[in-house]
Amino acid sequence: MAGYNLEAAPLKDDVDIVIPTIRSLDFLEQWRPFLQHYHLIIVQDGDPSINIRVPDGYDYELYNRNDINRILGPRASCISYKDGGCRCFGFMVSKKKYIYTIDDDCFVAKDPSGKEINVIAQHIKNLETPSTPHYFNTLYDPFRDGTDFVRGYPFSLREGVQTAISHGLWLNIPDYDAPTQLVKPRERNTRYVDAVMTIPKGVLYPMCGMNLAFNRELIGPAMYFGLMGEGQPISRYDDMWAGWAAKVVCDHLGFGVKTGLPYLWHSKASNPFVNLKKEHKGLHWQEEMVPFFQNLRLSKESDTATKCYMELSKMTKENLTKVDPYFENLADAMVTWIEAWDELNPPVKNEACDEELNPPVKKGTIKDVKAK
Ligand SMILES: O=c1ccn([C@@H]2O[C@H](COP(=O)(O)OP(=O)(O)O[C@H]3OC[C@H](O)[C@H](O)[C@H]3O)[C@@H](O)[C@H]2O)c(=O)[nH]1
Ligand SMILES: [Mn+2]
Repeated sequence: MAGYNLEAAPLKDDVDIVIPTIRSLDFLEQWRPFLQHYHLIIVQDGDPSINIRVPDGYDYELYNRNDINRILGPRASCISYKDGGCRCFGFMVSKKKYIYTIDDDCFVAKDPSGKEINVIAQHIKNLETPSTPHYFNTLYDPFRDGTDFVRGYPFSLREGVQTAISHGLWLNIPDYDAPTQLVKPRERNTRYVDAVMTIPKGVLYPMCGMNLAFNRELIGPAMYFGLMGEGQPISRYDDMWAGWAAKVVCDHLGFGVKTGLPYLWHSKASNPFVNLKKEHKGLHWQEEMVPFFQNLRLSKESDTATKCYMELSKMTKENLTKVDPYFENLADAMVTWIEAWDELNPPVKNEACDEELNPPVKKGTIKDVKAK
């Protein structure tokens, strides 16, 4: 984009950085050049009596389990405990347009030239440029400098659609599931692919929460990281559930999802044997969950992320409870999530004309493309 400054702290007043942590925030020392200008929302999981130290110089708000219970009351039941999915509480309390969420075992990566990667700048660029979900551009992101739409790309589709989600990747430890990690303990991702691409409409993807940015105004209510962790039969499928749900909502509302750059350096701190125990039901249930999301069709009355998510909750209860009674609880928790979201994010009224200043973004695109 002309004049786009990748170096500075772009849109620093429009972005909150959400970090779930059950460990330590020392990793933030290395991120100072890129994250210190932004406001942090730290969601402390586990024992709330433990004091987490935030490195000096960062502007932050920190919420532990006592805070979540105090703020949400009974609705706190929808926020996972002892699972990284607790991060979605940070999405709910934020008031900013954009969220960037990162795990506490992620560090600054370097591109092939040896330059440190400014993840925020790249995510903001991804979110501020259109997506092309309706027709694949074989030179990848046509809105990057030095590339464009290729021959045969219809001009009627070149305006693209608003981008709701930007999914970044990871060098070193890739986001493998426990069985894959166990059979390939020494595998490291050394391949830097210099590409950003739109995930086509109608195609799901395994959204990883460790290097992820999104537009809260477009898709926030659909970014619920599910009910996982202690007291639940499943864990570590928080981001997967959110990714599948948010993608079908984006497809329905005409928003885009991109994956690729930026990379960060993941130095995994979790144990694959522990992970296997936590995620083993997910390994089975994903064979049911994915077809459920692939086959569902949201109604045209669902013209905002909130309405889509309420309809999705109903569909979850109707179609997945036969897989396991857990999904009935999850469906109820999805409704509780929306109720809590609406309570913390009431429409802002314009006193003068009693109109909503921040009405939910309705279905539509930069250019209304005929949905299939
Ligand atoms: O009970 C917990 C466990 C973890 N966290 C925080 O969540 C972040 C992710 O934890 P971790 O780095 O241990 O997960 P990974 O094994 O690397 O796998 C992740 O990959 C992507 C997603 O982030 C997903 O959550 C994981 O599958 C980290 O910040 C922990 O401190 C927690 O809050 N509570
Ligand atoms: Mn990790």
